[in-house]
Amino acid sequence: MGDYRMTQFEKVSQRSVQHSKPAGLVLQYGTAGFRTNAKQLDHIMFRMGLLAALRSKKTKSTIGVMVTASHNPEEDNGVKLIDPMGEMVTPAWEEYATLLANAEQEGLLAALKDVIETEAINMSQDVSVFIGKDTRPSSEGLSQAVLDGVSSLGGHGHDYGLVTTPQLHFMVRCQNTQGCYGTATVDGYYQKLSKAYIQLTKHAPNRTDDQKHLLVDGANGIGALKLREMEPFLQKELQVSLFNDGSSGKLNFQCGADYVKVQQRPPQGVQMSAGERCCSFDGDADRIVYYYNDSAGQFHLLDGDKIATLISTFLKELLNQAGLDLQVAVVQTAYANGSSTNYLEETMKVTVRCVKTGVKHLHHAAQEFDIGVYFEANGHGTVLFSKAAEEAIQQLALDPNANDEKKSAARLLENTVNLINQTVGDALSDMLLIEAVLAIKGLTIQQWDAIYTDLPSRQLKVKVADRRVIDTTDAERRAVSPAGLQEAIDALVKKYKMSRAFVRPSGTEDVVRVYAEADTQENADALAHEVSVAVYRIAGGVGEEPKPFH
Ligand SMILES: CC(=O)N[C@H]1[C@@H](OP(=O)(O)O)O[C@H](CO)[C@@H](O)[C@@H]1O
Ligand SMILES: [Mg+2]
Repeated sequence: MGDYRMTQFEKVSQRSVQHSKPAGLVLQYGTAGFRTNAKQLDHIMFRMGLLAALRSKKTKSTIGVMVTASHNPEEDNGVKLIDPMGEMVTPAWEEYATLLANAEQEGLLAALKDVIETEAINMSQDVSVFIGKDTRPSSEGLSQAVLDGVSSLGGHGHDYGLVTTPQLHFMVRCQNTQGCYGTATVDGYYQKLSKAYIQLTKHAPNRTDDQKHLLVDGANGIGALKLREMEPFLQKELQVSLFNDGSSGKLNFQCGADYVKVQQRPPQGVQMSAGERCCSFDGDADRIVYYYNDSAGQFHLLDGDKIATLISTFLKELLNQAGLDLQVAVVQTAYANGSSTNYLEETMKVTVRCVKTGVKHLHHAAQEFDIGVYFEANGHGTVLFSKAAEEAIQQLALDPNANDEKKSAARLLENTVNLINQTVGDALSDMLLIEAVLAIKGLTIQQWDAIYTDLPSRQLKVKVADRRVIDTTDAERRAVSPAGLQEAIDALVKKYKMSRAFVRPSGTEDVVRVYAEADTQENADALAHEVSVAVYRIAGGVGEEPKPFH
């Protein structure tokens, strides 16, 4: 039978053989999609191509598929699915993703038909899928497998090639909103963001070249390539020295936002002088952290919490000036530094919400407010404006009766909205926003850092036989199983001042994460270590018992 006459299912059957699943391999759609060693992922990619095609038929919209393992090592890879408005795929479909991924070869068609039936999908509906990939060597072949999956269901896949994760999210939203959000191209993205950035920096006309200068660690990944591409659009309003641009170093190796945040030290390969403003992206450029060394050589990290504080303060001030009565809230996770929560609630009088780890939870909670600022401590975050908030801002900017101060504040807010990628956390967009805010407020990185002082903290990992034995509640701040673990943590926390600790199974790695805060770094380190030992003993640790942290 000629290829053109084959039914969709026959095609799937035939092509799936070329992307066969190793028998017995089981993977979960985790905190941010599937993620593991790239060698195990070909069948997953093909099947996610199939699922994206079904999601596109179901929603009658363009769906995105991003091939990346973000901050994980170069040998790993992964896949993230993007829904029509550019946000992460809805939880019900994460379950379908896990079902399809784990169906043995002979059960794949049945699993596919199950989804089609449950969701009552019209199979004659057209399919449009946008595909992007990061710079990992394995991403090329894996994105071809996604395209194969899409086309087996008669779909059209548009391959954007090398893009950052947030660029793909942005383009999916542009496509599904008929251009209202911007043009669905990488150039359209640069144009929209750079225009807003340049408008905003006009409010800081006396900035010196020194103040416009920023050191950027590109994690040897896609963010470095895309920053280079974007630079000409910024018309020297930002002057970047780019390090770890991928020309020689290895992706995420001793560099990048995750390394800097978890190790609490500067990346390798960046030449920082005292006081210079620096930032790091992660491997797919959806996270950013800032930092500097002071004149005594001491390292200072400005993480997602400091970023959320800077941005929410800026927005509140503008809303005040504009006389707009819109509620600003900040959404955090249990990893947020206790000082940040305290400062936001007590000093800033901002509503703070704590949710489970994973951007989808933060995004969802942020949608409940007029303006929802959400950031994970690791630097993944953005700001969401409700439709009503955007309209109120636009109306005021155009109002002939509004006074100059109000109008000017409304225009600043308008450009801020345009600079922000509301689909997902975005290192490039966040960087430009932070640079603009610092410029407008005339703040140095030291002054920004001094807004509040972080409590010393430590994050550790513990290997256990089965991390699913740990169940948590209260936005992951308390463990309900295994028995005795929470009591042990409570007793350890009591030994220290200003202390807090919690444990949770990671959704992206086969480990249990331990987090502790206390009055001094030594105490935070000691508490984190003692909690790690409790996890090891009570939750079935494997290998050697954790050693004290140095
Ligand atoms: C403590 C921490 O940073 N956890 C990260 C990490 O999730 P885990 O479930 O902790 O492995 O990766 C997620 C995806 O990038 C990110 O959303 C999350 O914040
Ligand atoms: Mg990432």
